[in-house]
Amino acid sequence: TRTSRPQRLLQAVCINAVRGNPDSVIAAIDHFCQNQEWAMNVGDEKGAILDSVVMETSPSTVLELGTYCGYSAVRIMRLLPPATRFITLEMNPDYAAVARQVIQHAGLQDKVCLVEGKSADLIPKMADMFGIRTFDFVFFDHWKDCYLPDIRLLEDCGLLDQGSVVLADNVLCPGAPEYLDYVRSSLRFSSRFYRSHLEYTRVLDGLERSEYLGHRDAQRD
Ligand SMILES: Nc1ncnc2c1ncn2CCOCCNC(=O)c1cc(-c2ccc(F)cc2)cc(O)c1O
Ligand SMILES: [Mg+2]
Repeated sequence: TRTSRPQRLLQAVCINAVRGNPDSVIAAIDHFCQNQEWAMNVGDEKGAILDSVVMETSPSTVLELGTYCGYSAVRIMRLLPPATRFITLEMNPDYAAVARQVIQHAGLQDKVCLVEGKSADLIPKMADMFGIRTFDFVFFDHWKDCYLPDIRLLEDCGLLDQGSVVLADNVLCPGAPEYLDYVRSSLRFSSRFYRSHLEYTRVLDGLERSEYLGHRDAQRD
């Protein structure tokens, strides 16, 4: 087929969403995925949980790993004030190109910093590249076997502070078992699971919310 699925998703946004209206962009993508073609956006059911965790955290610095078509970037940024720093990493240039246009259609291009590259390469450069000390909120939605190495990398780079929240998508489907074991057994995180379903399906999935408790020793002091 001539066009890719992300390009067909973007076309649906351009046709059905009102420029400058983030909620209409979200609705257009959900409609496309429910009625035309499934795509791996966090979706409306898990998206509502994402919204609630973002609002209760009210972060001033946000990092997203795995932009895809920009759906969760639009969901997150529509809830936050313009001064919020939002950085999203996408390693697939075709996804990134579509995401930029989806974010622009929502009118959020001035609030989002989309960086192309691999999380493992970019996380250590965050402080220098963006002058960001720590992230208040991190959304994991990239390769599921990168979740564990990347949360360790965030800790090691000192990018998490006491109270920082890491929300991970797909912890049941496709699944991130080693990640779940780590955050649920670590004394440095307080974790809870939000039961939901894989986007646009009845398949069981969910989000894991892990709050960083600070740079404490592994043993309980
Ligand atoms: N900066 C970075 N560094 C490293 N890697 C990076 C990166 N940026 C992107 N990538 C590459 C990974 O990008 C996409 C990751 N997302 C998924 O794979 C995903 C898959 C499903 C799914 C698929 C099929 C089923 F049958 C059932 C479920 C559902 C979801 O909700 C998903 O999120
Ligand atoms: Mg996902």
